[in-house]
Amino acid sequence: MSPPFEPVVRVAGLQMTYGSHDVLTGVDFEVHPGEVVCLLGPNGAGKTTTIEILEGFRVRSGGDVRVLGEDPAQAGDAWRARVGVVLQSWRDHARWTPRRLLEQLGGYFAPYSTATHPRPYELEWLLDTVGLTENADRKIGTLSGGQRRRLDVAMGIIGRPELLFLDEPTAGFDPQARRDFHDLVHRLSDLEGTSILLTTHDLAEAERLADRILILAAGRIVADGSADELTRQVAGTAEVRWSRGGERFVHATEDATPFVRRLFEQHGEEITDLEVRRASLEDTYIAMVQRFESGDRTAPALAEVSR
Ligand SMILES: Nc1ncnc2c1ncn2[C@@H]1O[C@H](COP(=O)(O)OP(=O)(O)OP(=O)(O)O)[C@@H](O)[C@H]1O
Repeated sequence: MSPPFEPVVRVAGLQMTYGSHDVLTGVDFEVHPGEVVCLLGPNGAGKTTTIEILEGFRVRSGGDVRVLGEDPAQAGDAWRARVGVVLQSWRDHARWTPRRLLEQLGGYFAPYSTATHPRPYELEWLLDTVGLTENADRKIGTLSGGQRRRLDVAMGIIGRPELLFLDEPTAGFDPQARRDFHDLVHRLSDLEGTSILLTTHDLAEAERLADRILILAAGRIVADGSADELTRQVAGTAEVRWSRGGERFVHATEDATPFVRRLFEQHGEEITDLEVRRASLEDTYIAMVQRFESGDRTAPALAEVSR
């Protein structure tokens, strides 16, 4: 295990160019032990590219990357055994059953088992944890998309990783499967101390899961903080709406409570239809991405968020 004060992921000045296309132009961030970090960004921003570089599947064009203390481009099998990966695209083992495939994969991790960190996870526990027990002996080719995705997750965590990369893990999940998956992420991070870096386009999911959110846009990280911290970066964080004498009013304010108190002091029972709306993570995300993609580097304002 890395010492507790060492980040499990440290990325500095990461660059990636495909041909003449500069996708990552200087990405900087860290993931700390036990953290759940969500990487957000528009289609084509470079999230999968970033994750694949950290997984050691893609060679970067420049910058420094350390994952569990090593450079993924150089790291060997002992390092790989400590890292779990759930890719975006699913690999084909149509004639196998989940049980057989997971048994086989688990065997690769056994040599890296230690007294304090036994590997792999116990198979029945794992099948139950990802909700695959009932389908464990069916041919993989006959599983539904959501069931296959559960198998992907099981394949990613079977080696009891210290660090887990999840690329759009809940794509294709129904609401129950999504909720089960969120419980699993909490269990892995809270009980097992697993550090998790995941990409998603589901902002509610990011808000629910992430200790910290990173927004990747225009080739670099443009925001880094908790969901709450990010929404507070948007100027005028709340909108107060009310009606009085048949007229509708709107006021943007940093702090809605004293404003509403004054409103009632002045107009009392004349006030009807009061609403207070905070900037959501979605408002913040869209405002930040629009600003940075248009080349403007200043903090966005709520008033400019279009809905
Ligand atoms: N092997 C490759 N060769 C050339 N260009 C590539 C390659 N892989 C990705 N790209 C390009 O790099 C950019 C970033 O792609 P990437 O898949 O990392 O984005 P993403 O943020 O994960 O997108 P999405 O949200 O759509 O999954 C895109 O413009 C993509 O077309």
